[in-house]
Amino acid sequence: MSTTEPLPAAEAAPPLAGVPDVPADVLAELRSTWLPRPEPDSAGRAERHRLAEAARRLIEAVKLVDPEGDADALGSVADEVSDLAARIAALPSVEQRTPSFEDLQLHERSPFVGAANPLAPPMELEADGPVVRAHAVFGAAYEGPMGRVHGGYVAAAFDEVMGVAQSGAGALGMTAYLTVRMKRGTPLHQRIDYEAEVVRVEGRKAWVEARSYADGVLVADGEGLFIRARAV
Ligand SMILES: CCCCC/C=C\C/C=C\C/C=C\C/C=C\CCCC(=O)SCCNC(=O)CCNC(=O)[C@H](O)C(C)(C)COP(=O)(O)OP(=O)(O)OC[C@H]1O[C@@H](n2cnc3c(N)ncnc32)[C@H](O)[C@@H]1OP(=O)(O)O
Repeated sequence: MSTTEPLPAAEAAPPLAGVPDVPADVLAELRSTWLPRPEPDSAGRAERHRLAEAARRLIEAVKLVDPEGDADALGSVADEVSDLAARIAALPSVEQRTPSFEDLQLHERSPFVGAANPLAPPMELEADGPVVRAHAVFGAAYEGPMGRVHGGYVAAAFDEVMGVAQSGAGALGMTAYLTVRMKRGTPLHQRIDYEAEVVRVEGRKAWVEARSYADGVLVADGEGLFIRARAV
């Protein structure tokens, strides 16, 4: 399998005992903060996404630049980037106005899926009935062990995918705990595929299981508990 191919579609599984049958429109509403990723609603937002993408390339380039190269050239770009950061900071900020619905969506702002967030790889999400699938390519900035994703980011990516998949319980809650078994290193620079789904629901608690794959090979799996807020 090539490194860019998605996982083969899973065979239709029977509904899991202890998991409610949530209507498709309710699932879609609960997941709408993450997916589907809409087209930008304005020219400004499209340019902000382009800026975030450029900033991702900047982060990658800074992580990889050789300190044994030309120190003057490094100093010069450090000055330029510093000036650019000041120019961007001088533009109007979203924090100076009331955020719009679109500003608040996770597919806009999240550190994993957010199109406007340069820290986001960005991860792409897809709904497949009760299952949520995702994929991401992690660049050099995410490196922990040589050539592999830092374990904290491995776990955080699971939190994001499971956070969306908890919608299969018919509600959204906070992560109470998350256990991730890292079976192999998660490689940088290649597509990592994720799948997650709710396996059990009891009252306000929903348990979610997830797996990640590189080139079709399982690299990590885990489970998490999500607890929704008490009704007020
Ligand atoms: C924006 C759209 C999404 C909106 C979803 C709504 C909320 C999500 C919030 C933000 C989402 C933002 C971004 C989403 C991005 C990614 C998704 C991932 C989600 C997250 O990344 S989110 C951030 C990290 N997450 C936290 O920041 C949690 C901090 N924490 C708390 O906010 C509370 O701690 C809470 C709510 C967990 C529980 O509080 P609580 O007051 O409801 O709990 P309470 O005492 O009533 O216990 C009731 C029963 O749960 C058992 N129980 C309680 N805690 C447990 C634990 N930790 N482990 C095992 N069992 C536990 C008790 O033992 C009892 O069990 P029993 O009933 O059987 O006796």
